[in-house]
Amino acid sequence: MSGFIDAHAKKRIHVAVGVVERDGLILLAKRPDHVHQGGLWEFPGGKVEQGETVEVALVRELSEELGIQANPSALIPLIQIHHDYSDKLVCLDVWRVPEFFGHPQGVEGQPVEWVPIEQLGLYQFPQANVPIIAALQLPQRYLITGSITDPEAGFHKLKAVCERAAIKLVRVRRSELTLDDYGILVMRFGAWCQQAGVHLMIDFELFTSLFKQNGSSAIDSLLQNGISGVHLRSRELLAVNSSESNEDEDGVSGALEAFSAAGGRLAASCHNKDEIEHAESSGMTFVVLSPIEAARSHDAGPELGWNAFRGLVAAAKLPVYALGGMTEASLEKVISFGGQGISAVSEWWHGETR
Ligand SMILES: Nc1nc2c([nH]c(=O)n2[C@H]2C[C@H](O)[C@@H](COP(=O)(O)OP(=O)(O)OP(=O)(O)O)O2)c(=O)[nH]1
Ligand SMILES: [Mg+2]
Repeated sequence: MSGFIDAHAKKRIHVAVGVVERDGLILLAKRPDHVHQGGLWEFPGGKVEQGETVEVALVRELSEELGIQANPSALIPLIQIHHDYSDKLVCLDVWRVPEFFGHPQGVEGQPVEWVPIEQLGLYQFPQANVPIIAALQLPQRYLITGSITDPEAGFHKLKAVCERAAIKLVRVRRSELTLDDYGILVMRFGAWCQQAGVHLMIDFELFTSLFKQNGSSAIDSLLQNGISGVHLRSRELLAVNSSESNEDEDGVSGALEAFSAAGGRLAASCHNKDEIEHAESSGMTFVVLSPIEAARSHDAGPELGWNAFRGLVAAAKLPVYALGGMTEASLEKVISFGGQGISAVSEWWHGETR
């Protein structure tokens, strides 16, 4: 009974959070030791007061805490995270702040630091910030490859498409290749990705096979060879961490966890709320939600539509890419709806033939 009362007595707070950016650096502030989540680093911001919009609250908080004047019309929504701390429910409403006047200082005596995006992982943040860091480090475009019939041709096409469309995150699918040829292709392409600063996601099938052959040494070997992530189809996602699956007995779920702990990214294809929730509880870094519109490349069933996309993204506790009919022209809408960005096959892979 007391648990019931406690759950309802928990305070809910809406927090306006700002990612203040300048020249690829991000401003962090340290929370005082005595406050909630004290001693940890945070993105500056604070509670939205009654009658305020979140944008107004953010501009006010940045002025109070850092002494800067943010340009409200330049604010860009990044992500919204609902998080249940044992003593408090918070909704972090996170915005990029690319334009401001003044020199940020810790007005309340709090230490502040400018940090490169790729080094954010070195700082200790509150638990709710994990997906915020992921959202900042992930790009706005996630390429999914179409047909690849030969590893040599596939390698050259991948390089050309990534360069032409400025792709920094790519899911290379096995497609028509044998698993061996697919392994050869991703190892070769991984070496190129390391040089080019591209993040390569491979099929779960190859991850599983390498783990079964080589045990946990497969994890370091993938990361050292420029393979920075694993992408799970929805049915693969639902099978990991499930007591009914064989995967668990083979330790593959644990291997995914170890891969993630070593800095690897985990992604999953989702089509509804249940799958997104499963992705959250299985430690995925981000998800791809589809089909938002009718896909050009194949028939993926009835589309979810934009209202459903917006609702699912608002409830999600991780970055969400939109997939299905996405083009460069869809990006702005996806971002304004709180999504991470667009994922597509046709828009980039078939670009030169359209
Ligand atoms: N500003 C900020 N708050 C965060 C982050 N991550 C995170 O979990 N929080 C939580 C901690 C707090 O429970 C809540 C922010 O509330 P706060 O107490 O700092 O709010 P405030 O600045 O209005 O403070 P105050 O006027 O009440 O002193 O959100 C973050 O990155 N930035
Ligand atoms: Mg604050």
